[in-house]
Amino acid sequence: MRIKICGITQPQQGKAIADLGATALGFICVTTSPRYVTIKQIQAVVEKLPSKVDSIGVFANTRPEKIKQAVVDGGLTGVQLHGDESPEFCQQLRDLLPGVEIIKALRIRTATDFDKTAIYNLFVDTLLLDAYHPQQLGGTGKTLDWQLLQNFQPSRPWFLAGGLTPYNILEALSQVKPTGIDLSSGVERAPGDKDLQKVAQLFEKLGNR
Ligand SMILES: O=C(O)c1ccccc1NCC(=O)[C@H](O)[C@H](O)COP(=O)(O)O
Repeated sequence: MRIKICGITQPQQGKAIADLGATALGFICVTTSPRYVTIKQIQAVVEKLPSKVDSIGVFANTRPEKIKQAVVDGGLTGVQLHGDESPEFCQQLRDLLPGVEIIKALRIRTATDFDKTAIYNLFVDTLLLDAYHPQQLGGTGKTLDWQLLQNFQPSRPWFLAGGLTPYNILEALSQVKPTGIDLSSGVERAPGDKDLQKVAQLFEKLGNR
């Protein structure tokens, strides 16, 4: 299973989290977020990582040229689109960034929001399902209704996100069968400051998954 820890800001924390077993790290490129990092900060983390660890830039309603610049200069392997990006925008980005993983995040409020996942299937590599919050785009600590996801089997690989912690992860995975999981505030001391003890606890709980 892929395990993505999002909202990394510090090189030592990024390296330690990769050493603990994360398969992907996420970098928030949304300026309004308390976890926002510059390209220079991303570079400083990425250069310490083993090449098998994916580096994902998280964007919201950002121009394609700006995303491309961050991918090239920051050494990113993937892009997570967390705003209102259309399927056509995802395709445009795919054409602009061949070989770069395109992840579309969908914030789920009601059962009908699942229909959107089918619309994006053809245009992205991976989906990410996150909780809806009226004021914040992500990193909210809010959980999804996992019961609604029990039979969710899209044709694309997908991450479960939203309010996951070392304490609820096994309960979530007993109900939902995602390809990967994504955690941020559930393994933090403060926004952007990861709690390595909580990250270690998460990997203990996950065992050999
Ligand atoms: O984390 C942020 O601050 C953020 C801001 C703007 C857009 C996206 C953001 N995070 C995206 C993520 O992938 C988070 O990991 C995801 O929302 C889960 O967060 P949490 O509920 O805190 O585990």
